[in-house]
Amino acid sequence: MKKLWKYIFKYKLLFFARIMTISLAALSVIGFDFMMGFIVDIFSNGEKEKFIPIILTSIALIVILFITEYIDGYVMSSYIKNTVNYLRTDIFTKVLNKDIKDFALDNSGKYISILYNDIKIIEDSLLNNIFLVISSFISFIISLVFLFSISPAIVLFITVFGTLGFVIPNALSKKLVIERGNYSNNLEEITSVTKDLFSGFEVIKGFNIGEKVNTIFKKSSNTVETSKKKCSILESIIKGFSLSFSVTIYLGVLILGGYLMYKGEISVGTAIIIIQLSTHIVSPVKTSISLINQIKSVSLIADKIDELIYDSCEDIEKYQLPKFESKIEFKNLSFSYTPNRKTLSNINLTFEKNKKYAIVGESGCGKSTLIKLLMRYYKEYDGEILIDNKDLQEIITHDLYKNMSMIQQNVFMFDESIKENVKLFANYSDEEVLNICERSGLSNLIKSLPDGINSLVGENGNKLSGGEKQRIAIARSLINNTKILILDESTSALDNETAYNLENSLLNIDDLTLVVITHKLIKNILIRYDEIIVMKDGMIIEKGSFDELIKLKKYFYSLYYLKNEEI
Ligand SMILES: Nc1ncnc2c1ncn2[C@@H]1O[C@H](COP(=O)(O)OP(=O)(O)OP(=O)(O)O)[C@@H](O)[C@H]1O
Repeated sequence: MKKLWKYIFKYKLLFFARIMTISLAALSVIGFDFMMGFIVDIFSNGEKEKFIPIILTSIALIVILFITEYIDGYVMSSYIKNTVNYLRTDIFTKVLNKDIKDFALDNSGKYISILYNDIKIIEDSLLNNIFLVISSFISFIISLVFLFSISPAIVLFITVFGTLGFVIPNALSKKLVIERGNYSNNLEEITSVTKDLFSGFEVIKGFNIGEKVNTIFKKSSNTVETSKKKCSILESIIKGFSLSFSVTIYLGVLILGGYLMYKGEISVGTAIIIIQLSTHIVSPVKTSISLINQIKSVSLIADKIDELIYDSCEDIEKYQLPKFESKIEFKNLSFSYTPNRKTLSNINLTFEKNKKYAIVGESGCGKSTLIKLLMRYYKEYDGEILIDNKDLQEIITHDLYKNMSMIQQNVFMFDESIKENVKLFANYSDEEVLNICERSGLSNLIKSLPDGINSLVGENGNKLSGGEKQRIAIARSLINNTKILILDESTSALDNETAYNLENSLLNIDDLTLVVITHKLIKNILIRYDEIIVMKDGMIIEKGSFDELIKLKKYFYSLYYLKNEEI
C-alpha cells in the first residue's frame, strides 16, 4: 500500500488544491445552514431592516455555492485524469520492463485485469473516497464545535452514540476487506479465462466444443458474481448498523434541540441550525465505515500490483554486453521443469562467434529447453551459461536481447504493414527494408501484393501464412543486425524449397552466429553447418560435422537414414 502513496501524491498541487476546494464547498454548505436559521429568526422577529440584506446575502451564497462546486469538480477531474493516467502508464511500463521469464510466470490476462479492473477499483475506492473522508471530517469538526457552544449535552450524546456507531460496524469490516480481495482475484481470473477462450476461437469452432467452453465461462462468471454478492450483503449489514445509529443521533439531537427551544434557551432559527448541523455529524458516522473499508480493501489490490510489477532482475544484472565478441558456453548444465524428471543432463557445449550450429534429436529430447535457457526463460538450473565469459543471468536485459534473438513457431505480428512489422517502428529506409525482405525470402510475396511492403498484415498477421510470418520474423532480426540468431523449428511452416533457400541464405551471412533446431535432415544443408549437435534424452550424445557423424555410424546415422527413408 505504501507504494500507492507515490501515485496519490504525484500531483501534489492538484491534491492540495482539491483539499482546498472541497473544504470551501463544505464551508459553503455550512454557511447555507446558518442562513436558514437567520432567515427564520429575521422573519419571525419581524426585523424589517434585515429583509433586503438577507435576500442579497442568500443570492451571493447561491453564486458562491455554484462557483465552488464548479471549481471543485474541475480540480477533481484534473487530479483523477492525471493520477490514473500516470498509474496505468507506469504499471504498463513496469510490465514491459519485465524479463521474458518473469512475464511468462503470469497469464497476461492478469496484467490486463490490473490495468483496467483494479485501477478502476483504486479510482473509485481510494482516490474518490480520500477526499470524501476529508470533507466529511471538516464538516464534522465545524458542526461539533458550534453545537458544543450551544449545548455540551448534545455533543456528549453524539459522542456516545457516534462512537458506538463506528465501533460495531468496524468489527464487521475485516471480513469485507477479505471479500473484496476475493472479488478482485475473481475478476482477474475471468479476464484471463475470457482472453484464453477468445485466443482459442478457431480450436473451439473446429472441435465443436462451444458448449463445454460456455460451461467454463458460466462457472467463472458465477464465481465473480457470487463474490460480488457476498460483498454487497456484508456492506448492507454494515450500512444497516450505521444507519440505525445515525438515525438515533439525528432524532436525539432533534429532541434535545426541541427541548432547549421549549425551555426558551434557544430561538427557532438556532434550533433549525442545530438540526441542519446534526446532519453533518450523522452523515460521516453513517458513511465513514464504508468509506474507510473501501480504502482499506484497496491495500490488498496494492499488494497484488506490487507483487506483479516486482522486477526480480534489477539487482543482479550488472554486466554490459555492447557487442557479442567471442563465444557462448554451457558448462555442466542440468535442468528440470519438475522434480524427479531431468530434462537436461550435464550439457557441455560451446558456440563460437560467427559459426553455424544445427541441433537435432527426436521430439521431446530437450532441444527447445536448451535454447530457452540460453534465452533466459528460466534461471533455476545447475551449471553455468556464459556469454563472452559473463554469467548469462548477470547480463543487462537490453544488451542481451540486442545481441540475440530467437524465432519460434508462433510469430507475433502487429496489426500494421509488412514494413512496420519488419523494422518494428525504428528508422530504416524503404530500400533497407526491401533489401532485408529479399534476403529473408519475402520478395515474391511483396511483388504479389498491390501495396508491396505497405500492405497490412491483419490482426496478429492473419492475412499471412505461417511461413510468411516466420520470414518476417527473420527479416526483423536481420535488419536489427542481431549477432546471434536462434531458429526453433522456425522453418517448419515453410515448404522444403523455401526452407532450403532461406536456411542457405542465413548460412551465407558471415558475421552471424546461427543456431538452428531442425527436424529436416537434408544433406545439402547439414553439410554447411560447422557442427551438428545430436541430443537424446536431455543429453548431447554426438557432436561433429555431417561427414564425421555419418562416418561414426551411430545415433545420428540412424536418425538421418530413418528420416530420409520416411521422405
Ligand atoms: N514448461 C514445461 N513444463 C514441464 N515440462 C516441459 C515444459 N516444456 C517442455 N517440457 C518437457 O520437457 C521435455 C523437453 O521438451 P523440449 O520442448 O525441450 O523438447 P524438444 O526436443 O524441443 O521437442 P520438439 O522437437 O518436439 O519440439 C519434454 O518431455 C517436454 O514434455
